[in-house]
Amino acid sequence: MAVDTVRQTEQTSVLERTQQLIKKALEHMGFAESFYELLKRPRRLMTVCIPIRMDDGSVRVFTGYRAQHNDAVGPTKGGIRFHPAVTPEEVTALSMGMSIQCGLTDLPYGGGMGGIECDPRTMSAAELERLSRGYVRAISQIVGPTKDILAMDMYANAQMMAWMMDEYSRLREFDSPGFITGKPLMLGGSAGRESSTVKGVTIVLREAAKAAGLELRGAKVIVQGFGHAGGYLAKFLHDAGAKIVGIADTGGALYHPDGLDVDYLLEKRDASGAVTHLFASAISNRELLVQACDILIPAAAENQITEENAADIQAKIVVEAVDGPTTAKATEILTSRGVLLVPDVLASAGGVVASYFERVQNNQGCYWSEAEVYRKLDHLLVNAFRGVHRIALESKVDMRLAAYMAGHRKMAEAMRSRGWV
Ligand SMILES: NC(=O)c1ccc[n+]([C@@H]2O[C@H](COP(=O)([O-])OP(=O)(O)OC[C@H]3O[C@@H](n4cnc5c(N)ncnc54)[C@H](O)[C@@H]3O)[C@@H](O)[C@H]2O)c1
Repeated sequence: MAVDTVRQTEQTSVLERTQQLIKKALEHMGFAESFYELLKRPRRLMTVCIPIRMDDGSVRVFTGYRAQHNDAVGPTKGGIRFHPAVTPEEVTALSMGMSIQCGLTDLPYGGGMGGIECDPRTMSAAELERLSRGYVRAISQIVGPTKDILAMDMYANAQMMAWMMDEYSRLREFDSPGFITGKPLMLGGSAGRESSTVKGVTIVLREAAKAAGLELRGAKVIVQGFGHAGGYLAKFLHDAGAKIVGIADTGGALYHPDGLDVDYLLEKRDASGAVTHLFASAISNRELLVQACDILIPAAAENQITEENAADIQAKIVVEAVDGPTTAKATEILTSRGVLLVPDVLASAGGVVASYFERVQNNQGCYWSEAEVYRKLDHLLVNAFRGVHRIALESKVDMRLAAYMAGHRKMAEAMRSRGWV
């Protein structure tokens, strides 16, 4: 099967899995089938053709998408990814994920997501600028600070956000920093944005430890993935007094029950987050996941905890710092064994919260310090964790389903109040 077809099939199944969970969450909360009919697809999905003059004088036509899942609570909000294999199914599933994150953190938004089929690594800065501006012109009728707020996502950067904001401001003939988030600081970006997602993981992890009655100081932790996210989390936990007993990268894994020297490993890792190849004692990733520990943090790849190894995981808490590391069946097995699973939608919600903060600051024209951003982030994520955990306990459901329930309750009630269903 061609790589693109495989990716398309994978994305379709992500979409189907998301839809199944939405259905289950709505049923648990007693909402009628009509709510699911409206929430199982985006309210709007736009496909656009963007003709761009390339540096060699030729014209290439790019395809872009924008999915707006649901705007009952407020404008939609979500990123734009620049990827050669982005599909309408992918942006649809991601827009639903954004709705859930906005819902469980109680933001006044619904979810949106966009994408442009392109490989930014093969394009010049001038071509990327023309493409970024062309995408904004193509979707300008359906987006805007009070309709659908764009943000940064995969392979996009702050410069692209700046070009897009500038293009929208030119079209509307007024300065519109609230059109997009992830901007450079001097154009209305927010302090603390870059670390907000991984900082958010540390906040929910801290709450999960409290809920499980586990002291972080002295806790044994395995982190799978030693790149930006995994490295940051290992360092944070190490500094908080935890013992990092295991780490992993694509080449293998290291484990020592007395703890690893995190600072040394961080110093030795290369730009891709690889370090285990330097050690003869390296074990496999598979072996690492089932070693003794209190906390396991998958921060590398999808489908790592499956039916095959879930029964052997020894951690009391699993925090999903990456999207989709645990299969549905494995979620069931872990939950039935009393493992506290912090699902990806909750663990990575810090990014959308910081994005919301950027827009609030743009609206106010008043900017917060990094400490202020983190204080507010802490507040919203602690509430989010506690809300999801309470639903899981009261409704006797796993934390993933509880997160979907928390993520949909307000949206479904807003749809009812508006008279849509
Ligand atoms: N960068 C962030 O702030 C951040 C925050 C939260 C979550 N995330 C998510 O975490 C994931 C990793 O992001 P990143 O920025 O750390 O990427 P990265 O490229 O910096 O690092 C990835 C790490 O995972 C390892 N890895 C990749 N596949 C692996 C596998 N199958 N088994 C074991 N190790 C493997 C790599 O060797 C590397 O150490 C992404 O899905 C991202 O969305 C990132």
